[in-house]
Amino acid sequence: MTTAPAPFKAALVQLRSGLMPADNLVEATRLIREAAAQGAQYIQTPEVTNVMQENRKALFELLASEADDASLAAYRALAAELKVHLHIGSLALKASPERAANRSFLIGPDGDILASYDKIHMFDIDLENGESYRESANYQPGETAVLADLPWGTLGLTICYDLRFPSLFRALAEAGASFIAAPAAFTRRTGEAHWHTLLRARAIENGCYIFAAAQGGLHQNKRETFGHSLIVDPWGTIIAEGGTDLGVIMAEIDPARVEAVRKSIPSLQHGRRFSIRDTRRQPGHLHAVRGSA
Ligand SMILES: O=C(O)CNC(=O)[C@H](CS)NC(=O)CCC(=O)C(=O)O
Repeated sequence: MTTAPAPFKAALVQLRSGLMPADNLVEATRLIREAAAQGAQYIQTPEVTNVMQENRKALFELLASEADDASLAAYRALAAELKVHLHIGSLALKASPERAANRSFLIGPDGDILASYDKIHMFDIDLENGESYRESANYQPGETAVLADLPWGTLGLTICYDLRFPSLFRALAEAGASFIAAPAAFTRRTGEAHWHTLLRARAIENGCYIFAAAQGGLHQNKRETFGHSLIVDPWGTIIAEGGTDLGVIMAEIDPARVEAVRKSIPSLQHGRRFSIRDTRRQPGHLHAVRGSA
């Protein structure tokens, strides 16, 4: 029987990112300091902590590359000053003249970048109410899932729409993640319908903690996000939850809970036991997937 590391305090910072990176840095820094003052050792911010712009032109005019980004440099200095693990849920960065990256950073207590992750699944969707998003028009997707060491166990990295892809979370859990980060800027509509359920399901089916810092409220670019930053424990219980406003939520995280829940319900061990026998007359017929007209 292995002994799990000691418990630690995790905090999620809820934001409402505006048009200008300098303003967003001020707000996020204030709340990160507040979280550290309350004893948080791991602090996470939401997707696009640095900027939410109105259109592609405005966005690309102010994007910097990872090497030149003032927000990233400031967050590295802040992590070192506060001696915390600071996880910036993502920054929009220039990856090429034509493309941005939606990239998250785990920064260690000495200010080093311990891991970074480019969002894999692009939010290219059309809601039934007419809302439409084409993330891939501006961003280039990542192709690599990422795990990182925390002093308390392994953290898996995801971002926002990745939450809808259980196989990514499964792969991270199977590779050793005890905690999975899902910083987000969920839309208000999809958040109301799906956010809590998806996060709780990912925690339950993988027996892991989920940390999901959220954007919330009506942004300067007129987008409305759902808020409700959540920490879910490996049993699926919500142990901290934000509202719609900016703020900090915190919970004590016990790595021993991960072991205990996985021992009690070893579904991670019980998986991958089947092949598919396809008895349909026309195997793979598209109507089976799309529903017939
Ligand atoms: O583009 C920006 O400014 C910031 N990025 C986002 O807001 C991203 C891509 S548009 N949002 C999501 O992935 C929402 C997913 C979601 O809401 C769902 O899966 O239901």
